[in-house]
Amino acid sequence: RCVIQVINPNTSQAMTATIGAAARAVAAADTEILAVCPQEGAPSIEGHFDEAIAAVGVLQQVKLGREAGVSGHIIACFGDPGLLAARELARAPVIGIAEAAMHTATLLATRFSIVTTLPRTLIIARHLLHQYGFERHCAALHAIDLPVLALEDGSGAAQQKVRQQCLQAKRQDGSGAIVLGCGGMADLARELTRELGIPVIDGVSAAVKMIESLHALGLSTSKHGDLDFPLAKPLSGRFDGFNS
Ligand SMILES: NC(=O)NC1=NC(=O)NC1=O
Repeated sequence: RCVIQVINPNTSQAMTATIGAAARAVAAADTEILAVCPQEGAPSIEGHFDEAIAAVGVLQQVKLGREAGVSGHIIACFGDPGLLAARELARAPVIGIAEAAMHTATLLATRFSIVTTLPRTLIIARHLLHQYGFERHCAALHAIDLPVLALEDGSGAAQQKVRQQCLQAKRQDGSGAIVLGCGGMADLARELTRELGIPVIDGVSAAVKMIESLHALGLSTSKHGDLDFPLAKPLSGRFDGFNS
């Protein structure tokens, strides 16, 4: 039995529902999806400051998931906030949706484009391309220039801009695949893949299948070396006991 904790690092219930539905749409019959978000933090994550706040909430949820004995954790924000810290805290695998989508794209095309939300978050995607070693594989990055929560306003305007940006990327970038750069876009990938005739990849669903694979292979986060559990030390205030 595989139980996957899918963490929306922002506190938007609507986006948590979108993300949970996208995960459940691809989960295997004996996989249970637990879609969660932090009790406190940022309603959307749109820059380095928001990511720093969100990382604490991600770690709180990872700790709860570990105590519940989940099979894996997914960080469902395109900045993969707190990823390595979460791997120190976790026993089970931890996968961010940006790394899941990027890895998947490299299996399907020699070059991929990224379509994300605000221009100021493009640098975060660039940092991840460098960190994961995919800079050479990414032909271009685009932003729809709408805030993250525009994807949950019910108007469909953000979804239409994502579609237009993907069409333009397919025509202009010379990419064979497109990575959707926001957890809130998770429900768009299948329809866009069909309409554009190229792989349009959502990191939430990609990460679900990766966690299932690692679970089936009996593999989990290495605790040998720099992803071992955090060093034991007394933490003060709200962080008392947080590292154990
Ligand atoms: N690039 C992004 O849109 N990052 C994100 N901010 C959120 O709140 N969720 C995301 O996926």
